[in-house]
Amino acid sequence: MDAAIRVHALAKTFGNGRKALQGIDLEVRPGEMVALIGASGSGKSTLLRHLAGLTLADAGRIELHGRVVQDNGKAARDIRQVRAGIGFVFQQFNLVDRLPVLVNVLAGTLHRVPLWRSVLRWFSAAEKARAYEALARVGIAECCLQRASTLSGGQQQRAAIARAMVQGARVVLADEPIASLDPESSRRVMDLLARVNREDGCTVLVSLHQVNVALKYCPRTVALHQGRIVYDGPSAALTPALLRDLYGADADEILALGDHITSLQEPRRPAVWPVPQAA
Ligand SMILES: Nc1ncnc2c1ncn2[C@@H]1O[C@H](COP(=O)(O)OP(=O)(O)OP(=O)(O)O)[C@@H](O)[C@H]1O
Repeated sequence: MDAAIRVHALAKTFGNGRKALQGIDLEVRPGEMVALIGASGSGKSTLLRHLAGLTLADAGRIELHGRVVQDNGKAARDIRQVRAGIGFVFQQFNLVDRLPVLVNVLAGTLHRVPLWRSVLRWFSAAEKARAYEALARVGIAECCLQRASTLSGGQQQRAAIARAMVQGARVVLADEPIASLDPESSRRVMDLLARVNREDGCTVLVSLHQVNVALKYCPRTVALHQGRIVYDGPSAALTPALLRDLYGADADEILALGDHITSLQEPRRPAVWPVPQAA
């Protein structure tokens, strides 16, 4: 079976000389829910942007479900189609502010409808019903006709998850989806990511500042430090002592947010890591 995400020898140095990613090798199997943790500046967002094909690497290769996203600094020709299979929960470009929430969610189907329909923003009754159902699943159906700009931060993240559902995304990439949310909103967003993982079979890769949230929701954690993977294994094994070994003084930043997490309720756990593979 193809890996859902396969990264080989990925490297990126920005123009300012900053080595943001160094020799990243990563394989995520279909149906896994994986946390990406690390102190500020460790490369989490940069890695996710590379996976989405939004930033090109200096070297290395990325494939999603066997389809090349980028290879040796070149984006795949069919990058738009590859992206159509990815659900993005990225704060900076989650939604189009001036459009109603329902239209934003319907935008998840745009890769499937002819251009003239997307230009006219015309959707079939079935498509609208599907988008409405997805908004109901994430608990914000009552907001469907509001402009996206009027949603709270947590509601915007939930709308982005609804869009991934409508889009039929096989991989969901979430970049610090709970970074600026209160504990209750954080719990809802993480519960929803766990649901799309469990119920829709989406592979989820989510960057988090808080290791306790990783522990609660993600059987597997990949930890970055200064652009390198320093740990890839069961979240449960990430004890404060190991984090201090891996991160030194930076461990305090990762452990400092503990209170934020202890106030979250226990969700239903997804499958334990590693997910057994069919022969
Ligand atoms: N466009 C850019 N130009 C120059 N340097 C960049 C750029 N984007 C990221 N960097 C640098 O690359 C490194 C990794 O940044 P990145 O945003 O991926 O870290 P992060 O782990 O997501 O941090 P945070 O948790 O604070 O969001 C940082 O040193 C950052 O300053």
